[in-house]
Amino acid sequence: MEAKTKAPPLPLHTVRSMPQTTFNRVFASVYACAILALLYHHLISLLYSKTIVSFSITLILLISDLILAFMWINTQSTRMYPVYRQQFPENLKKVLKRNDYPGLDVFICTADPYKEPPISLVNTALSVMAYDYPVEKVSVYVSDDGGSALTLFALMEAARFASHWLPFCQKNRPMDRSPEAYFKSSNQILSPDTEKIKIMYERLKTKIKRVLERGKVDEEFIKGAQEYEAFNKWTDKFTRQDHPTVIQVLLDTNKDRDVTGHQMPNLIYVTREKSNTSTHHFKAGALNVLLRVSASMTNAPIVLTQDCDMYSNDPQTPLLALCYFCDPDPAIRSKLGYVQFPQRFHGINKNDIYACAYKRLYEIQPMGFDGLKGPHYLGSGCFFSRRVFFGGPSALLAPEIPELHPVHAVDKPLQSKSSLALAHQVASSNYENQTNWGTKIGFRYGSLSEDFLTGFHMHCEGWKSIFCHPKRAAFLGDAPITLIDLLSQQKRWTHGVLQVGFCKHSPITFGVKATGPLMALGYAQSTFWASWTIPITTYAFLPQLALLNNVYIFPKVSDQFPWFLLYLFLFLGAYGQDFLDFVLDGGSAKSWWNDQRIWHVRGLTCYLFGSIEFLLKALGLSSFGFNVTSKTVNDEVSKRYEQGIFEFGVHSPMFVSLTMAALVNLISLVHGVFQVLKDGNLEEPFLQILIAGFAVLNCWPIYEAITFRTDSGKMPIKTIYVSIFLTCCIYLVASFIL
Ligand SMILES: O=c1ccn([C@@H]2O[C@H](COP(=O)(O)OP(=O)(O)O[C@H]3O[C@H](CO)[C@@H](O)[C@H](O)[C@H]3O)[C@@H](O)[C@H]2O)c(=O)[nH]1
Ligand SMILES: [Mn+2]
Repeated sequence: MEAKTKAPPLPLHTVRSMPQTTFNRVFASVYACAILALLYHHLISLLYSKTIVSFSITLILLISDLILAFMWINTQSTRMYPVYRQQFPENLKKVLKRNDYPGLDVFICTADPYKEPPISLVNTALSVMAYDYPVEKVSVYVSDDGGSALTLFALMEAARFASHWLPFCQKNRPMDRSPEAYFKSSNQILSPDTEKIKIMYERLKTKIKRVLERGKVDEEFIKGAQEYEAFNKWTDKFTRQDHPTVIQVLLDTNKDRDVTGHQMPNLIYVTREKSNTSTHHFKAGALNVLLRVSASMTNAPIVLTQDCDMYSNDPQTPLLALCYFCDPDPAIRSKLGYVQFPQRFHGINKNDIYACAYKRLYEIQPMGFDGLKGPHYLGSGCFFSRRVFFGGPSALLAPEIPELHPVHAVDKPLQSKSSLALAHQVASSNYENQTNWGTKIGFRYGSLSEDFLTGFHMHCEGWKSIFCHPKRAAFLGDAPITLIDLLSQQKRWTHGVLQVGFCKHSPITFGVKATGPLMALGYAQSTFWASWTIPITTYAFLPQLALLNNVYIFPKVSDQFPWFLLYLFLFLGAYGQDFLDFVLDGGSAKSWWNDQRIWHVRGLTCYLFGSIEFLLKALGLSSFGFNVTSKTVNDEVSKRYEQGIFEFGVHSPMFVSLTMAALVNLISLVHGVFQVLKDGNLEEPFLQILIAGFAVLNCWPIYEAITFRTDSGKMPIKTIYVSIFLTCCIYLVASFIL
């Protein structure tokens, strides 16, 4: 009889390899052969091409397919070892007494009260303050890059409301600890208490809204001398780009009590000093200031970074992270840099028309990385060990002053004169001059995707990370609900990752040595995603323009039989596997269809324009900042979004390239079909007609937006005219050449 092996005592976590791993590996070998065959086919055609035109066409196809192959190889790296993890926080109490829980400093970033509604920041702050975690160990630091008194006001109100909200959560233990989510959910406990606190929350909302509408905090809203003093710092000279540091302790765990007399977590508002003469490094700069300010006040060993819209959806989340940070095995603990939770979003419409659930980026890819050195840092929902910001696991890089050292114990009260003085000193705009901050210490500078760059450097230094993907989303944030917001966000990302791809420490050079080839390729998949613009643009225009001129560029259905099948296999194989990844991660078939559509859209828009921005910046011709994604909603726009209607509405060069592709494909499809009906030859143009037909299906929302629609989200008339004009131009040029 087989001896039963005893389960190891009390696991805090387990890891399993994903069921599709073997299939992925076998399929990768088969697909690799198919790619080689295609490249061989292109080379042969290139050698035997008779005209300069056919030579050029084959060359363009070869380049496009080489890029697709390069990106395919990169993608495989995260398909070789995908893993799935589970945590058992209930076992935590066996290894850790409640008193020994490590301190937790939560960093929340906000940058503009008009693009990022303060009420959503308030909800994020309240939701983490109400974590199932010893309150006296939690400190919430809010960084306000907008330098706005309105944000401070909202947080002061939040602090007051927290004294009711925290005991309410303590008593009723709801899963939703963001009041907005709680009062929207169907799990509310019906009681006079709930009614009372709901009214309070509504009042808080109206107050914040009124102050926001007025654009300033009127005296009637200010309570007491202390608040008065705080708002007095907003003098006439105080502007967003030029102002002194303001640090305001709104709740102090050692002093403030909630309405039932219990302790509350610390809540601290920080707007760092800004001046027109120094650079601020956007979010990475803000986070580094928080790292230092928090070091001078609490210096907790665990740090959680949050975007202002990403509220906690599960009060147990920090315990899941502790399952790793408090692992009894020192070998695991000493190398663990961070535990990343996926970014997930609320309010996404039924079939996710803009694919802004980012399943691939935020779930599938990190699970693939997780079997290697761990997921990349996603910018929000990430628990760091503070130590990770100061050099590799075996080579501590001490900061310039001992108080910022990751294990320095703070022995002074939060609001002591010396703590506050130090906090102001380290938040000043020239503090980082001649220090390692941003280069070797803290969050790294030099990319608009600071998260990506920072995680990459940590992996290069030898740190590991963990992907924690519980069923119930740990955090929920806002996703863009208009196409232009989505594309602008991705344009910034494209620019940001290219900065990483082409710097001294690029994944494909430095990264291969530092992290090993598979990790490096995984990183390269993101850094070079802009290169997809070349094959996507090629396949969106070249076969179609050729078809319009009755030039056939792909193998015939019958006589070059295997080549035609090869094309079909390559197309269906890539698509099929992509579909499988998506559906296995819980996506529906319709959302997958939308996801592949948006991939094409990105190829024609933000990948292209993001690369152009990157080039302009690299050549010193222009500068680009961090354009914050709007999180406000307009009723009409959100209604259309709910109905699954695409939102164009504004003129943008990105919509021009998109409309041009839509027009060219439609015209060439009509022409191709007409031609087939006329002379019965379907064999030669078949693949080209198929591609155009596929594109037309994908472009359906664009045709609607340029023809039938009358609402304000339709394609602007200017965009349509410019696109028609440019389409005619490229048609004429193509006819002349072909
Ligand atoms: O100068 C700035 C600019 C932005 N932010 C904050 O950065 C966060 C992310 O900005 P958002 O406009 O929401 O960008 P997204 O593209 O949605 O953010 C994703 O991409 C960013 C990198 O481009 C990461 O920092 C984010 O964590 C990640 O969610 C927000 O909390 C902002 O308040 C700042 O603090 N200072
Ligand atoms: Mn965001």
